[in-house]
Amino acid sequence: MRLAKLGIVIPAAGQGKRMGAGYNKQFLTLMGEPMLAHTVRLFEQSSYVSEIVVVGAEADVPIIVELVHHHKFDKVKICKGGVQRQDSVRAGVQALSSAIQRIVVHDGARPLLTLEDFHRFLDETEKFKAAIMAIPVKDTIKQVHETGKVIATLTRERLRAVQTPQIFDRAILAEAHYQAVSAGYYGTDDASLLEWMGYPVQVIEGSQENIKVTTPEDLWLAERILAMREARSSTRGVGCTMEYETRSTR
Ligand SMILES: Nc1ccn([C@@H]2O[C@H](COP(=O)(O)OP(=O)(O)OP(=O)(O)O)[C@@H](O)[C@H]2O)c(=O)n1
Ligand SMILES: C[C@](O)(CO)[C@H](O)COP(=O)(O)O
Repeated sequence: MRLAKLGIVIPAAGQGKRMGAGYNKQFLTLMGEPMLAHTVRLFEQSSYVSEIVVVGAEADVPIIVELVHHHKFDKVKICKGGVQRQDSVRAGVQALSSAIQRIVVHDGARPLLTLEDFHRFLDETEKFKAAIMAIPVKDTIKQVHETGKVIATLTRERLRAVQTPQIFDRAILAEAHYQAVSAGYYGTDDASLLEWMGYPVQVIEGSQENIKVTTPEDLWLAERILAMREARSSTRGVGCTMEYETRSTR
């Protein structure tokens, strides 16, 4: 039973430099719709979500207003982002109404999270003040010196590739952001700010399909995953087993 009002912060104020589209990758289309629309829709559909803040770059705000209007997303507020992802999330947290005491941060650039995985994440994180989705790494990971020489091979069993969603009690997340900005500390995700303050962060198993769309190959892969899901749902109940389903690992 989930009683806390849940607010979602979607940082979408990046520039998408590694995508090389020449504009914010959030507006690139997947199955005919902007990536950001896929991301927002998931949270609009969840009955556990009361409020969604989409954080956009100042120049993109009118496009986001139009997108929200077009899709009739009625839980969404829009706010202006900052230079780094962390600045954008901080602004998003401040924009949530004071009734929101539990916050999920999810990248606009992770449009493939499913409602099933999101709700499983909520179930599994209920008792934690801070928790993140992550997946085991599949490659051997080496730490490398700037000269290119290997320093060490890390113990793979203990390594995780971190995703969003990340969920926090509001007071802790707000405090971590406040302390970090005061100290000039920057991390690439929100959990790292809590780690920096010494708070425990719980890891919950994520999904291999919950990719972050960062470079052009990711866009191609995201499109394939969505097409496969569509095919899967249209053949459900017809007795058709897709090859991928039998090989899929979470
Ligand atoms: N100042 C920033 C930078 C990033 N983000 C958001 O944080 C998420 C993860 O960032 P990333 O994938 O790195 O996106 P970009 O910063 O847009 O990409 P790049 O680093 O290639 O420019 C994205 O949804 C992005 O829009 C943000 O809200 N504000
Ligand atoms: C938060 C994040 O999605 C975890 O993987 C990621 O760190 C943000 O992406 P960035 O490319 O480091 O900004």
